Amino acid sequence: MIATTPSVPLLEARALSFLRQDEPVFAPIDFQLDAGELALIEGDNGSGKTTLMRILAGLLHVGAGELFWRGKPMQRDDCIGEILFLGHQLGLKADLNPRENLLIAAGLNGYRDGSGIASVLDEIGLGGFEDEPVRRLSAGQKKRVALARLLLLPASLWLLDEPYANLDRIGIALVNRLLEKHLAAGGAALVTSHGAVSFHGGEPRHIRIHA
Ligand SMILES: Nc1ncnc2c1ncn2[C@@H]1O[C@H](COP(=O)(O)OP(=O)(O)OP(=O)(O)O)[C@@H](O)[C@H]1O
Repeated sequence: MIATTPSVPLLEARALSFLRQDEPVFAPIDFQLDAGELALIEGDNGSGKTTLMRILAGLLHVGAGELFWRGKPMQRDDCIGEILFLGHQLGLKADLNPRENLLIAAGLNGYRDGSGIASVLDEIGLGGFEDEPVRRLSAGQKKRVALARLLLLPASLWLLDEPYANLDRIGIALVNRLLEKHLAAGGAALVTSHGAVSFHGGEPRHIRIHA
């Protein structure tokens, strides 16, 4: 699915930091992430995990240090459609139903090979809720609509900020299954979680972040 030279990491950060009013939000960090790899971003409340995710998603500018994508200085244009960010804000239109929300996402990013909205909604456990406005769904159901993008869209790097929040046991197992499938297909993922990550797909890399 994803072509990358094994010796070149998919993503690399060197002395990466972010400044607010000239003050660093977190101490400079170095890490790399290879295709097929999961990394857990660990740090206390307010240490800057979400800030880091937002930098990697291109929503904040790099404050200091460098980022490399497939061995080259990271340019947003080189990774359009390659990076999928699922944050605390789910990015859903409340008055649209799950099908319509996914149609918009696929219109912007395209479809993962072989994926379709009906089958994705079924797989994510939302069969029967396709036509329900999102505002009428429960917190966990809304989260599932957002997670459905992971199955639908063709990104190689997933940035998952607290992906287990609001999910029941079945939902948590579902996230782990999606992650395992993604990594096995050569994708990569960066995950933050305050709960225990019950992922069984091999030992993840750990990235420690300090304010
Ligand atoms: N929009 C903003 N404007 C100013 N400061 C902000 C903004 N967003 C976050 N911060 C500050 O930046 C720091 C890092 O926040 P961030 O959300 O990245 O932490 P976090 O590690 O994800 O925290 P948590 O574990 O609580 O989710 C915090 O001190 C926070 O108050």
